[in-house]
Amino acid sequence: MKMKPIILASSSPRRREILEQVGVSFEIVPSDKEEIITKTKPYDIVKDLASMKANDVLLKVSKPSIIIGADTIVAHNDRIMGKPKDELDAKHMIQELQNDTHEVYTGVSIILSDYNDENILISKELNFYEKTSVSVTAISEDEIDAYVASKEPLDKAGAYAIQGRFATFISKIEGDYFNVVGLPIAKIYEALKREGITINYI
Ligand SMILES: Cc1cn([C@H]2C[C@H](O)[C@@H](COP(=O)(O)OP(=O)(O)OP(=O)(O)O)O2)c(=O)[nH]c1=O
Repeated sequence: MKMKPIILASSSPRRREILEQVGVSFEIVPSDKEEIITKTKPYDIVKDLASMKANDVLLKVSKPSIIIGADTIVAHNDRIMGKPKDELDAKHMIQELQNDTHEVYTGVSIILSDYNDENILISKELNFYEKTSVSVTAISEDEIDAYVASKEPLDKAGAYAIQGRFATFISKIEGDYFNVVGLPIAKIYEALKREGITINYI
């Protein structure tokens, strides 16, 4: 049976790199829908936003596909952190996260779409989340200022990149590392395998 194309509904370079790293062949169709948060629990927020992105892209593609949408947020105590608004916001986020442990949640929606004999769209959506605990070392004001000045924090949830310079401040993680970066690829692979889909490699 011809493998349906995998479509990554994301403009995140990190998500693209993770799929490339495991040798998956895929297309990118980003969602440009505004991220409207209607839930309060972090795992509900990321599941909702991932579903919103994947369903937005479902309307953009007209062929049977496997569409993957994702959303990542950082939660510390009861504070939810998305991407920082600006450098000052990034500084405040890192000040809060340093010398403590927080959680990173990534929601994923996988939409398996097809068309029946009357060319009617039929789809099945798998929607789940993954959580990783991340412990951060104590970071001085000067170190925070230098990190923010690197610009790395600005397009990342929680204003940091575990795969980047911020690795110097990560003392421990519990759970999936790739989930922190933005795509829990092992859980995605398992979900597809349960649907009888083995990711076709490049
Ligand atoms: C915590 C963390 C987040 N991130 C990134 C992953 C995501 O790109 C970003 C979370 O923002 P998202 O809003 O989930 O994703 P995005 O806006 O970058 O892309 P799209 O909505 O098109 O899918 O933060 C890292 O790169 N490293 C990290 O350690």
